[in-house]
Amino acid sequence: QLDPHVTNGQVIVHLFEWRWADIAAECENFLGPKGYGGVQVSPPSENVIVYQDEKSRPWWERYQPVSYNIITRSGDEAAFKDMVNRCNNVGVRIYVDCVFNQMTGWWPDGTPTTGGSTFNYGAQSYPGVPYSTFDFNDANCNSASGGIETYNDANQVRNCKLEGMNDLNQGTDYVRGEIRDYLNKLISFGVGGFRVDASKHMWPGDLKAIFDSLDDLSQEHFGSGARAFVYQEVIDLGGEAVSSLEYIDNGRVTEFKYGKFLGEAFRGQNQLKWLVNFGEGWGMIDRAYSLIFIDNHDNQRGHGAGGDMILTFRVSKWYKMATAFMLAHPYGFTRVMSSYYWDQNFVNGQDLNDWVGPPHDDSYNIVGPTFNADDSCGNGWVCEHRWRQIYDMVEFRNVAHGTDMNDWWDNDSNQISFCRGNKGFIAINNDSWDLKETLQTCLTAGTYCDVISGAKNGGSCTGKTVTVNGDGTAYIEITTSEDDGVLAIHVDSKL
Ligand SMILES: O=C(NCCCOc1c(-c2ccc(O)c(O)c2)oc2cc(O)cc(O)c2c1=O)[C@@H]1CCCN1C(=O)/C=C/c1ccc(O)c(O)c1
Ligand SMILES: [Ca+2]
Repeated sequence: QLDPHVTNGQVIVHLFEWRWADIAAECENFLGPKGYGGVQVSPPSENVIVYQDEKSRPWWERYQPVSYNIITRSGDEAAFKDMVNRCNNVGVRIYVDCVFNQMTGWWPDGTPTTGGSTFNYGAQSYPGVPYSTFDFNDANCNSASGGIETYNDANQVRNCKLEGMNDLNQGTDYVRGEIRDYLNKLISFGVGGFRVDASKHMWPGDLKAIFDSLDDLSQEHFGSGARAFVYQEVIDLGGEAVSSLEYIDNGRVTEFKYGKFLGEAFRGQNQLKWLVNFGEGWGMIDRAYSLIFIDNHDNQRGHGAGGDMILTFRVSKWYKMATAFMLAHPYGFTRVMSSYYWDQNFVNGQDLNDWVGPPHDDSYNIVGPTFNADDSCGNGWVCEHRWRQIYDMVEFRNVAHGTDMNDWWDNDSNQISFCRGNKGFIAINNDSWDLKETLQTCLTAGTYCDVISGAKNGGSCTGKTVTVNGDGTAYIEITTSEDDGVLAIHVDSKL
């Protein structure tokens, strides 16, 4: 269902490939104090260990399960339970990336797995669950190859193999039962809900049957009768047989158009003035059902949905501006990406290193982030969620929660501003000339600290100071020479 059950804040962060012990500490040290509402964690279910040609331990090996045992490079079941408890104890929810559209692709007999379970691709045998050939969709797939050959046939998209991976049949009571048992185990640990991987490749009715059969969330952390928060990954940019609207009865749905359109706009393909009706006005799903983000683990590698227009940490000024817009704007339930660094190697427009997995030691154990004095991360972790311009906008979103957007202004080009009720005000300058305007901030008269160039520090501002007049207007300046093309103030940044 649609409610994320957040208590600490309105924004979740995808700590992609983080270890459970590191997430537990991050909840206590940073996410709780900074007002993040929850964490999306990488798939905790046992997966195949991939060494394929020059690709060692690609990030996508975790999307090829061999069982639902909680044992991966992020840690074991004990570590997972400890993480959920410690995060819940500081009000930060855990949402689990769960993979049950498929099991593995073809790998030779004896291929190792993260928990030691055996499997046989050809025999469709996964004794770690157990699954056997009766549990897969081959008989329901109408394509010649048995794989998905076109996205214009909704049956193929659901019943045929995605990238050659054995495709589970979620239509049988047995498979539904195994998935239910897995999700109920996670619920018993105290998780708040699920990111359902590759939902486009499963029938909405099967998903609904599974979600409706789940236990209520842990009473200790969520009260009685709380239902799991569900957001389904459906990559729908239009033009395919399957539409994200087919899934909104089950819960929220990822809206990939959001990051694509914002990436195009900030890169200059559309003037920002057109963002005045961003959201449903641009053909995106109703805000009650949408899960939105600037980039995700797949499309930040350039080949996923939205292609090469997606903004990432690599284009940091645009990334911070687009993230500020997303977190200030009332549309959708927002997720911030937190990445690790990898060296790109573009050949013919494709990054040959788009498979590279998380920072690791010589034995390919994940090496977690270190933390610098300025709150940034080391050891190859980008930690976008720890960038001041991003976590300060998380606070802005929390302060503005429950208000709508009003008092839109633009300069008929790429300078825009708007209010959130009488709680917050943001201005953005993506033109190649300075923004110097007296604008309506909707705030009460007083002195406010800009939370992008700095923050409120006791009785003064470490960054820009904004003086709001009795009529709510203020002189706003954003020059092109500044690090960030954004200025944001709100009722909690008032001196
Ligand atoms: O080139 C690749 N894949 C083909 C292009 C991407 O197709 C995939 C899509 C996909 C792409 C576009 C669509 O419109 C769509 O409906 C599905 O979803 C997946 C979901 C999975 O759980 C596991 C996968 O291997 C895939 C996948 O390969 C490389 C090599 C294998 C994994 N992989 C990848 O690139 C892995 C991608 C991947 C993995 C996990 C995800 O959650 C995801 O969204 C993408
Ligand atoms: Ca399927």
